[in-house]
Amino acid sequence: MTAPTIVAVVPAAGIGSRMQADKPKQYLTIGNHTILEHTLRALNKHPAVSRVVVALHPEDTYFPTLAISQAPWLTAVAGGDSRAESVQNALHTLAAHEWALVHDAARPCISQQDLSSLIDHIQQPAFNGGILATPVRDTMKRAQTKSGSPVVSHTEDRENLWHALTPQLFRAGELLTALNEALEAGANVTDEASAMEFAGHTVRLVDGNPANIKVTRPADLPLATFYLQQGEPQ
Ligand SMILES: Nc1ccn([C@@H]2O[C@H](COP(=O)(O)OP(=O)(O)OP(=O)(O)O)[C@@H](O)[C@H]2O)c(=O)n1
Ligand SMILES: C[C@](O)(CO)[C@H](O)COP(=O)(O)O
Repeated sequence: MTAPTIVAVVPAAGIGSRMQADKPKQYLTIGNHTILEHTLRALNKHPAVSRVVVALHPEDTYFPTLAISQAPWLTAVAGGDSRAESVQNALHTLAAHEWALVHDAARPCISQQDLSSLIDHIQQPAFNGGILATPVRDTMKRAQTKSGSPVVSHTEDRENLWHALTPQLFRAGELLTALNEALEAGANVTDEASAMEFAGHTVRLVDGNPANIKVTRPADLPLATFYLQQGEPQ
């Protein structure tokens, strides 16, 4: 049986507005590399990943200045107006049977261990796709606004409540169809699993390392720096 082809798809066309930085957050540096380079290097390092497709903002002037932009294993495509559209654009460069390993550019702390943990599920006959995720640890409050301030509406049941992380792993053809249909229907698609759920697919949750954070707000940068300094989880 031939080994499955796994293509990493990296949505990197965002502007990082919540980061409040002077450049898109994927181009902020940690150590000697940008966040995007950390992410691309980690994905390419894994032996099961055959190549990487990165979706860039059409007006991105940073990427061509990086040496990694010339990597033979890396293809750049134009991103879209949303994360989902960026992923759609990248998926058009994959064959339908190939597995799409979709991972946020803004998650540079992904470990080889976690990549293997998700990818190894492909060997399971019943596996049709899944995501790295981590169970919530805190009491979860639903908010409402009162007199202009957020107050607690009620406490959510946190039993079986997980944070969805990335990578999210699905067959490229099924994922593209699901994204097309979900977006056409006006569904709220904030991750690939949302579209697959909308299409009725079963999405496996694979327990991932909570250190695989998405750099979103300023406080996340020193935390990601710390996690990257720790290296692979022991
Ligand atoms: N049109 C978009 C929007 C986002 N992304 C990517 O999707 C990932 C997760 O999105 P998010 O963390 O929201 O990044 P931004 O959209 O850049 O952040 P913000 O919402 O704060 O502007 C990021 O790697 C981002 O570059 C993308 O490829 N195309
Ligand atoms: C895909 C994701 O990282 C899973 O948690 C998340 O949905 C991305 O959300 P964002 O608002 O586009 O950062």
